[in-house]
Amino acid sequence: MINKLVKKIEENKAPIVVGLDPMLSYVPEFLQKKAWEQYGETLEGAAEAIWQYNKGIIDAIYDLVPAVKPQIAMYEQFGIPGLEAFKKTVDYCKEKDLVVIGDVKRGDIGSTSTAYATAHIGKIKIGNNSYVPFAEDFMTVNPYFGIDGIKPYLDVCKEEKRGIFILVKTSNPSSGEFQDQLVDGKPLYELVARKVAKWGEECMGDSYSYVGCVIGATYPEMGKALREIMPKQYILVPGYGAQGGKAEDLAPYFNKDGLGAIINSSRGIIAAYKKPEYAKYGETSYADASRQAVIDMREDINRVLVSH
Ligand SMILES: O=C(O)c1cc(=O)[nH]c(=O)n1[C@@H]1O[C@H](COP(=O)(O)O)[C@@H](O)[C@H]1O
Repeated sequence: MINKLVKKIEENKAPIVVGLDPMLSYVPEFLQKKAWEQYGETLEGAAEAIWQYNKGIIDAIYDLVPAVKPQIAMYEQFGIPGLEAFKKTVDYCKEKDLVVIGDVKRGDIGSTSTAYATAHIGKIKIGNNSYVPFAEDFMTVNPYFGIDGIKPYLDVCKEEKRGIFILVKTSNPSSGEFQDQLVDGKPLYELVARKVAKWGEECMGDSYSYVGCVIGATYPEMGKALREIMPKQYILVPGYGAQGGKAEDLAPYFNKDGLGAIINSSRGIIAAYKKPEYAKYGETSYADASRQAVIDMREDINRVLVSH
């Protein structure tokens, strides 16, 4: 799957992933109204509203970007109907040939991690039948449990030719509280990065490992140092746009081949119609605003890549 991701990034000239993080407050009134008419103001109604909202955005952007990243928490908040909307979103994106990164941030003891890996990137056997439960192409993983918590994901990745992105340095303001602590004189995130590079060695695609990492756009100095420690890792970079990350800071996340990083924007794309610069589209053309926001983001990122 890492080979497909790299190929699609090259074809689209867009190292961009659109984060599908739907909040009810982003869903235009006309879609909410339709959903309430059908299901009432219920969890089912909310799930229908976010699904229809996602569908509009996916239809508008699927030909421009290689990948999407649905964040499962945004769906879970609507209970079982929300999870159904998550699954519908994953399936629809795959129909559109998008690479799907399930942002599920799992991590636990080995046996439990095996179940998480099975759920999101693996298969489950039930009697003589085999099922692919959520069927994402990649999932995000928390490394806090160490290798016995990570190994189940590596095993499933190898078997299914799927991938993971392991948290190394997150984008949030307090990420340093633990991640920057010095261990034998080195920050903890660096220690994790060296492990990720090692774990990734046995999981190589053609040019990149299918064990990637997450480094926030909000810590560019660290991004630069970590790039050198993990040359074969694809870096998933959240924090561009809504969290303040700027294109100018992102060049060091890429390798000299112009590859090796994929920049995420969620609110900046899916709720673009609420921003003054895209207000002319209005609520009913919210998906066109998202399309234009992707085009603008692509230009913004490619501008710094050319000068890299
Ligand atoms: O793993 C992630 O994707 C992630 C890691 C991180 O360090 N920071 C971070 O913001 N994210 C996710 O990236 C998305 C960022 O959303 P926006 O700030 O709206 O672009 C959310 O889905 C977050 O859960």
